[in-house]
Amino acid sequence: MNLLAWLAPKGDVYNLLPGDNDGKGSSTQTSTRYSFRGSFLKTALVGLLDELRHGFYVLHDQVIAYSETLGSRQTRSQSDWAEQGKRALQEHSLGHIRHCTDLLRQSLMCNADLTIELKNEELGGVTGFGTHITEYYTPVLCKIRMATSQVIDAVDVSQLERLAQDIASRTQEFTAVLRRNGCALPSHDPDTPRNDTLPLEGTILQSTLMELTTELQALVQGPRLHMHNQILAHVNLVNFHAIYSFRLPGVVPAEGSISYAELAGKVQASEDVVRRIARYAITKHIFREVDGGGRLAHSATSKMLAESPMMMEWIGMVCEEMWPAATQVVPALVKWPRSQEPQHSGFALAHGLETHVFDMLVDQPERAARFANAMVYFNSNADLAPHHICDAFDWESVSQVVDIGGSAGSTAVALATRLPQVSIVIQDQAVLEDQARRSIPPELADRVSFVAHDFFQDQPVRDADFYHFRWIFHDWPDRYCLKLLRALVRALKPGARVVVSDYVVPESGTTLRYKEGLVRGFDLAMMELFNAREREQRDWQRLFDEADSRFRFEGIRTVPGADLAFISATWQPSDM
Ligand SMILES: C[S@@+](CC[C@H](N)C(=O)[O-])C[C@H]1O[C@@H](n2cnc3c(N)ncnc32)[C@H](O)[C@@H]1O
Repeated sequence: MNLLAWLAPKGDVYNLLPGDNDGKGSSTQTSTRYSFRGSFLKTALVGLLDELRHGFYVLHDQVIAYSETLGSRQTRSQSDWAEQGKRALQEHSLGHIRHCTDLLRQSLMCNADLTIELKNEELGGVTGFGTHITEYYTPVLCKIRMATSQVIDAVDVSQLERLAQDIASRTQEFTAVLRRNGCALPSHDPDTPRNDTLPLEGTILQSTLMELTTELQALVQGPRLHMHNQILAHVNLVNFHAIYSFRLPGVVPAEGSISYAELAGKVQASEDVVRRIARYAITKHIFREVDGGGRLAHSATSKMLAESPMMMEWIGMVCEEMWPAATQVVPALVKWPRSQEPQHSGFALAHGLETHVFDMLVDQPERAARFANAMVYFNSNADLAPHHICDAFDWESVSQVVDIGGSAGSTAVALATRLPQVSIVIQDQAVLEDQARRSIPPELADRVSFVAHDFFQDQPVRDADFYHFRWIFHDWPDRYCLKLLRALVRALKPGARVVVSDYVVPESGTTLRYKEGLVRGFDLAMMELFNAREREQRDWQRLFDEADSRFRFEGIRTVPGADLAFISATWQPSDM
């Protein structure tokens, strides 16, 4: 297969050069639109060569014609020559020819700039230079990865070396980005400042490096070791659970160290157990030993745990709520095949529930608070931060937003902070009311309010401009998602927008393997907790269409640096 064909994202269209091939073996002289896949880069490079060729011919013809004029002593005024030269340069300027030469040169270099600039109408094209990151970057990287791994499938050692070289050059780029942005270089030293948020170019390189290094590890290990190590990883949960239950990160002093005997006394466990737990953790860069191995101190990771109570809450939730549920997923699937009921889940079997998890939490405020804190932790990550929604829509005409299932108010606070004209009602279960009220800063209290509401009942806030569900639909099987949408219908005014912020599962193999793995991991976690799922683009459209034909599906928006997508529809009754 043509390598260039792999490098271009699937499904998009791009202008076709006359005479290019339609990919099915026939020549399509007349078509003006063409499959992006397999044609974009070829078209771009052929276009550059074409421009050089034409520029060269025009200049060449002019020189010949000029010398013939001189030879035959024909007379022609200087202004005629100047006029002709100007016309030729307008069509094929030297600047353009230089641009083509440089792009071709770049494309031939081993570290070619493969990022794609989108056409900019104002510029009348593209600049063609500089670091330009587009929304197509990830799919392009993915194609590179697929191209690389497909060739590696042929067990060619030199390809493995090329992967290592790629890692080396991306590492250099990554460290250059960190330096340029004043970020610390990565280290396990607890005193090194953390780079919890990176600039976008750093995040992209980080993803690329994770992809490439994971690929290298898998290949170097070979199938047997690769599998062996993956299944062994389940003991990580034993370790994390002990770290969480004994609250080890908080007990180890922020500065200095503690002896195992002292630590054991503080957490009321045997010294032997504490040492074994800590020493396993150390193999994962959590804690470190000092003074010849007799004392425990912080590493960068354990220090981060000590300083991140919300992350500890998430670890607790995983170890105490989700881990038992994980063991019961397959029994639940066997017991209730094809069920559309949320209580037919591994979680329900493991915890002896007959209701949905959220109904159980109503009577258990401590567990409810831990669930809500886990959400706060998730929302504190740059790629999951709730403020991304502000960049996904034009808010000028929006004054009233309802955040349905808005938990303790992370999204509402982010919206109200960025959009001074917007008022937001948070709706969630009454059990979250106190927590939500505490999280609303006093300066926003006149525009952000909390109302207890069951989102399966008719929506009480009528005629709002924007109804938002963030991380709600993935908690529910389709049957219930339809109910969520239909509960809105009576409140909607024409043109009202309904937005779901959730993952969109990529088509298999169309994005970085590790990124796809994250989303598919969430999909299995939703199966485990709620007999629910993450959804693909076509599933989203189908849900809106099936809920009510008056929803006009607008499509899916993404924001660079945001993991969740914004799936939107507007309410369009026929009498509008
Ligand atoms: C996964 S959390 C998402 C929270 C929030 N939207 C966010 O992005 O952080 C799901 C939320 O749905 C709420 N919820 C569950 N069942 C509900 C119901 N019947 N009515 C209203 N809220 C509900 C839960 O309390 C929880 O806050």
